[in-house]
Amino acid sequence: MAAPEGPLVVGVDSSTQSTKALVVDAATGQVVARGQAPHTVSADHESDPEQWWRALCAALEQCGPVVHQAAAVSVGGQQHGLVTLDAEGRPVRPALLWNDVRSAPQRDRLVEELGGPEVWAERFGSVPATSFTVTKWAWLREVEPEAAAATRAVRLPHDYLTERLTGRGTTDRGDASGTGWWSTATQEYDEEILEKVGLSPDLLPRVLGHGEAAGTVRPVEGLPLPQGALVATGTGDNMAAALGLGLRPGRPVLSLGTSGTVYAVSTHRPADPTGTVAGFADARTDWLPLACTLNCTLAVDRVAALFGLDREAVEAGGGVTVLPFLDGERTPHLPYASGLLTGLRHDTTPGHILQATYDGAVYALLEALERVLDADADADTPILLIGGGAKGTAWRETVRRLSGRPVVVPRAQELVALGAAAQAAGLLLGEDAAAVARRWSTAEGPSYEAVERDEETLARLSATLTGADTLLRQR
Ligand SMILES: Nc1ncnc2c1ncn2[C@@H]1O[C@H](COP(=O)(O)OP(=O)(O)O)[C@@H](O)[C@H]1O
Ligand SMILES: O=C(CO)[C@@H](O)[C@H](O)COP(=O)(O)O
Repeated sequence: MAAPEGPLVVGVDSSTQSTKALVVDAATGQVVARGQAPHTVSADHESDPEQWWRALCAALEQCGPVVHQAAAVSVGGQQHGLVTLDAEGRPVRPALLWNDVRSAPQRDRLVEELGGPEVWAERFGSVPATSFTVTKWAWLREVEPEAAAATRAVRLPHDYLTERLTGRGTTDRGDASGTGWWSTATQEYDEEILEKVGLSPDLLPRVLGHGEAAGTVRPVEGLPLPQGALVATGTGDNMAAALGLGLRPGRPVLSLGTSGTVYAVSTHRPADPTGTVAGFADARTDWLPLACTLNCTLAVDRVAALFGLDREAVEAGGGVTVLPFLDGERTPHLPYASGLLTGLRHDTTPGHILQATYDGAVYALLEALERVLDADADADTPILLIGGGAKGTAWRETVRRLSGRPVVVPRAQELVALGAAAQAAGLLLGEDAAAVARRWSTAEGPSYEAVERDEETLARLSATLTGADTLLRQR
C-alpha cells in the first residue's frame, strides 16, 4: 500500500448490526485502516446506545496507531432510532430501532390527527412509517410513561455518538428529516406535532447546516481519537452512502443490508402522499427520496438457515412465491404482516424457496424505484448496488433479472463509512463532501449489463400481494 499523501480522516458507520470505522487518506480516498465491532439487537428490535459507543471505540482501536493521526471524524448512523437520555446523558432505556413496528397504532393515530397523509407529505415530505421517531416517542409516552418522564434529551443514533465525541447536542437535516418532527417545508422543528406528542423542543439537538462543524473531539477516557480533531455533522446512514457515492440526480441506488433501500438524489422536495417514498433531506442542501423495506438480508439468511442452505444455493424456477415479511413490513405498509409462502408443490426444492425469498425481498424495492426517480430520469441508467448483500451473486442476479436494468457494484464496500469520511474531509479541506467522494472515484466498479426483465415472477408477486391482502393486515 502506498504511503498516505494527505491528512487522515475517520468515517464511521454505526448501523443496525455493527459499527464500521475507516481511516481514509483525504487526498486520495485510499482506505488506510479499518475496524468493525458487532451490536446486539433484542427480539423487540432494541439496542443499548452505550453498546454502540463501546463498539465505536473497539472498531477505532482495531484501526491501529494510525487512527491517532486523524484530523477529522464523522459518524453516519442507522436512521430514526429513539435514544432517550437522562440528565447525566445516560440512556433511560434501550433505543427503539427503525425496524420495530410496535408503534403502528400510534402511527395511525398521528397520521389521522394531523389531517391525513396529504398533510403529512406536504409538511414533512413523508407519511410517517412506524420507523419514524415521532411514532416511537408517542409509543413510549403511552406504554412507558415513567421512561418518557425521565427523559431529558432525545437523540438519533448518530447524534448520540457525535455528542459523546464533542459534548454538544447536534444533528443534521438529513437524519432530522426521518424523525417526523422536522418539517421539510420549513426546514425547522414543527411545534404543532411536538406539542401533540408532548415533546419539548428543548430536549432536541440543534440542526446544523451543510458544512458546519459539530465541534471537536474532547478528552474521553478510552477513546482512540486525538483530542481536538474536527467533528463533522454526521448524518443518517442512507444520506452518508449518497455522499460516499458522490451521487448526482437521476442515479438510482439499491442498498441491501438489514434494511433494503432504494433512493436517488433530487433537487425537488419530495411529497408522496401514498407513503411509499419517504421525502428525506440529504446531507447537503438537496433531497433524498427513499423507499425502505424492513426485510432484506436477514430474511434471506433466515430462510437459508431454516433449510441449512448456503445463501448462494438458489435454484431457478419452481413457481413458488415468498413474501418475506418476517418483521412486519414498511413497504408496502403492512406492519402486522408475517412471512407468507405460497405455490408449494411436490417438486418444490429448498433452493426454489430460497430464490423466491430473494425475489420477494427485491420486488418491493424495485416497485418503488420509479417513484424515487425524477420523471425525466433516464430508465437505462445503471443501478448502483451497495450494502452487505451487494457482495452476493444471488442478490446481484436477482436485481438484474427483476429490474431489467444494468447494475454497477462499486468496488468500495463500506459506502456509509466512506461517505462519513468524505464529510470529515470536506469539513477539513473546505470542500463539498460529494465532490470529495467523486474525486475518490468511490462509485466505480464492475458493471453488469441489462438482462430481460422476468415479468412472470413480477406478476406472480403482485398477484400474491393483492390476493393475500386480508391475511397480511390481520393483527
Ligand atoms: N458475501 C456476502 N454475500 C451476500 N450477503 C452478504 C455477504 N456478506 C454479508 N452479507 C449480508 O450483509 C448483511 C449486512 O449488511 P450491512 O450493509 O453491513 O448491514 P447493516 O448496515 O444493516 O448493518 C448481512 O445480513 C449479510 O446477510
Ligand atoms: O430506516 C431506514 C431508512 O429509512 C433504514 O435504512 C435504517 O437507516 C437502517 O439502516 P441499515 O442498518 O440497514 O443500514
